[in-house]
Amino acid sequence: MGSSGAPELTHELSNNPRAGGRAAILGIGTAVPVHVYEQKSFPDYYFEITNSSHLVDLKAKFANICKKTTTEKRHMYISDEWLRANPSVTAYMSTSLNVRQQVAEEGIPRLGAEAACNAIGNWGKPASSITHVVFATTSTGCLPSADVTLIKLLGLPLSTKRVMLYQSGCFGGTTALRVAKDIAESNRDARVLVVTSEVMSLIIRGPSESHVGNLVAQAVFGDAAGAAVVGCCRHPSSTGERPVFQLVRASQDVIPGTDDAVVVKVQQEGVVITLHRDLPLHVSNAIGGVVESAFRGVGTTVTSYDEAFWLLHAGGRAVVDGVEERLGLGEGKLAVTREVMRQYGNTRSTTIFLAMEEMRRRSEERGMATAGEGLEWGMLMAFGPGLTVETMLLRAMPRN
Ligand SMILES: CC(=O)CC(=O)SCCNC(=O)CCNC(=O)[C@H](O)C(C)(C)COP(=O)(O)OP(=O)(O)OC[C@H]1O[C@@H](n2cnc3c(N)ncnc32)[C@H](O)[C@@H]1OP(=O)(O)O
Repeated sequence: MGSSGAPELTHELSNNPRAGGRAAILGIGTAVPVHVYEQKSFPDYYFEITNSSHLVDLKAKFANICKKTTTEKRHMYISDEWLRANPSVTAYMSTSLNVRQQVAEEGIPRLGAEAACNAIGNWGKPASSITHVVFATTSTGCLPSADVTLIKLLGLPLSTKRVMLYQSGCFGGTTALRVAKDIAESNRDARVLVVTSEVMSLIIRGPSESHVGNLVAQAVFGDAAGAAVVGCCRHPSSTGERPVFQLVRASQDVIPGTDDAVVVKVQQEGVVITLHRDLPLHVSNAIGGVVESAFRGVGTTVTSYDEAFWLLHAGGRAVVDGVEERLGLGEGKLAVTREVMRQYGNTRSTTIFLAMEEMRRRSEERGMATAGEGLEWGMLMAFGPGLTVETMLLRAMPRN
């Protein structure tokens, strides 16, 4: 109490704590596990390891699906040795949640921490300046949560404020960026570490002739972690930070009538995924309206979608083809997404970080004016169960 008897105002009450300005990505990092599975030889490997080589027609179908993905390799946290040691995992349906969960529990924070270190290194400031963590994964749901393990691995203070997004879906990376934007724009000097991390151990399983939707999942998903440091940076020259992409506007929509397009069930047999044949069609039918409203009323200079850069979730080749066609995008506008799909497959919530990093790398290599292929405005988009479409309108900052 002050001498007048009135309560003294704390710093937080007496000053507007709002950060002012717009949140931006100040550093990006990714990490992939060491085990690499070549897509070309994966059908032989997968049918052998699952004791299913006698299912000749199904194997041929799987080989065709693998080829059509356009993916060349996928990284996985799980090794050949582990798969061979755990037949309950390589069966189509066998009680195996515990053994799968053990790997996820260890792997998710560890891979996430590697990506986080890379993002912090790229940001160029000490880890101790991180004030908040937002962690998304589609791969597990254990407690104490993966973000607690992550802050310990990174040596961050135990008072770091955390948000954990479990089973967040393939759009979880975009959700995490949206949450980070809101935190950064509401808290002066906040520096928010966003992390996504995905590990296949919960979803890999043998083939079944009656469940081709599972077979598609076995052909597309891979593991990787992504991270970004987000903060409002009104005077970058004084802090020495380099904003890459401003996070201008976020949106999230559910496409009506698409509940069964991606179905994910946590069962004693692990996480069972069913992808519906019509998923790419649902996304492409909805995408025009979503993108139009995401650009509307912001005052961008974009008069044609080819004047923007595009960072699309690498969900599957047919999804990317459908979006490209419906939006009438010119050749090469989704080249970065296609490259991510080629090199890593669908790494769920992480694909957008791999895409942002790849686009920044290419833009730098080519001496372009911004990390967005030299352009100012761009659209980050991810999809997932719901079907949910989440977007983030980006403004690429000039490189100096
Ligand atoms: C919403 C999100 O995007 C969120 C996510 O990340 S979840 C994952 C999203 N990704 C997907 O669902 C994959 C999308 N699909 C694709 O990219 C492509 O369909 C694919 C690469 C899998 C196959 O390519 P394609 O050009 O469709 O090949 P195509 O020769 O027509 O089909 C191969 C076979 O697979 C079958 N098939 C393809 N997708 C199927 C599915 N989801 N369920 C059952 N069967 C399927 C086809 O019917 C076809 O069967 P036949 O051999 O008996 O004719």
